[in-house]
Amino acid sequence: MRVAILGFGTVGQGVYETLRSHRAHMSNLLGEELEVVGILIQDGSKEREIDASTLVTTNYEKLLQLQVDVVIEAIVGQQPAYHYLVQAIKSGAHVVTANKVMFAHYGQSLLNLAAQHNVQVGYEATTAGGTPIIRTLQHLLKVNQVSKLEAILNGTSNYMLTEMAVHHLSFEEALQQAQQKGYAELDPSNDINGDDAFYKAMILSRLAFGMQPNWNDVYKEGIERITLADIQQEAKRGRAIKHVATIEIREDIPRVSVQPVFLDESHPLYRVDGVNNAITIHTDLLDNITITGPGAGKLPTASAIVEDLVHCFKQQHVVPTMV
Ligand SMILES: NC(=O)C1=CN([C@@H]2O[C@H](COP(=O)(O)OP(=O)(O)OC[C@H]3O[C@@H](n4cnc5c(N)ncnc54)[C@H](OP(=O)(O)O)[C@@H]3O)[C@@H](O)[C@H]2O)C=CC1
Ligand SMILES: N[C@@H](CC=O)C(=O)O
Repeated sequence: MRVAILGFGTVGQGVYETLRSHRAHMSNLLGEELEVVGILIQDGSKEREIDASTLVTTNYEKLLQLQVDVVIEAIVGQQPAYHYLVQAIKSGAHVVTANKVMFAHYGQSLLNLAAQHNVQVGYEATTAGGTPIIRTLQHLLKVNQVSKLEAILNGTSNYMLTEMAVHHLSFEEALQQAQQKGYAELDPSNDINGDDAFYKAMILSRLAFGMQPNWNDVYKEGIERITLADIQQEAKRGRAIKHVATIEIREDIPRVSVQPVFLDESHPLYRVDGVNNAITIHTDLLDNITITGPGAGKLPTASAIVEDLVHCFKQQHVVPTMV
């Protein structure tokens, strides 16, 4: 299998390292060697630890000429990411993306295009980092009726709120740590103003309910105005401040809000701390189920991407069996 990686930041490096450290296991799993044939970067002057046999380029056309089977996209923003993935799909490659901004805008059109070209789209890493929420929902939606999702979707915000509550860090100190650990984006505005969780909520809304709400109807607030004093005051009342996205369907329309809320200890999201994300899924048959795990970071995000990569391959090479 010939793989290209777009972006070599926190996520791209995590994927590259994982494919190397799991090389033997991956070839057993796939039944063939997996090779990272090319990596797309923006700044050609940076020093990078990449094997000499891999083409490192700023030229996407050159990358696609390498007869790539899977394109893994880990760059930032809507464009050129969407354009690159359209080209990849048209060339017959599967695509796997971590880019929630791009996927919230263009996910459905990529899925439609991929269906026309008989290739797969993996997007587990767009939402909740390494926590397998997309695959879990896809599984549950086969029979269950999902009525509501409540979710902590931004690892940076949750990490910061936890560090402020537990170690009494200031907002700025907590943000600096989240950046050093590779949780926050290079420009962390979307993490703290609620946009990042908003985009993830839009992806979940489309998956759970087949559509997104009108984006202007979504109430969105980040954690910028939360102070250490607010957190300490709520703790005295037995409550935690969490940044929560609520996505539910009412009168056939998805209703979404993304905002800091006060939770008491009876709530399933109360104890979700640090960089963890969590999603409580309310369904008709299950009542509710909560799935939690790392919501950001190099290896957890790489985990979601590499699992998607294997899934794409297996979907395409499934041999029908007679029963
Ligand atoms: N960090 C995390 O925990 C998670 C991040 N994500 C998403 O994954 C994506 C990557 O995130 P992350 O690795 O943290 O980001 P970084 O800022 O660490 O890295 C971004 C990489 O993309 C490259 N890049 C950016 N724009 C272009 C472009 N136009 N053409 C080619 N290369 C480009 C940069 O190149 P160069 O090195 O040359 O500057 C860099 O290597 C984002 O969409 C993010 O939202 C999703 C889940 C978790
Ligand atoms: N910056 C994001 C990274 C994962 O999507 C976050 O903190 O959740």
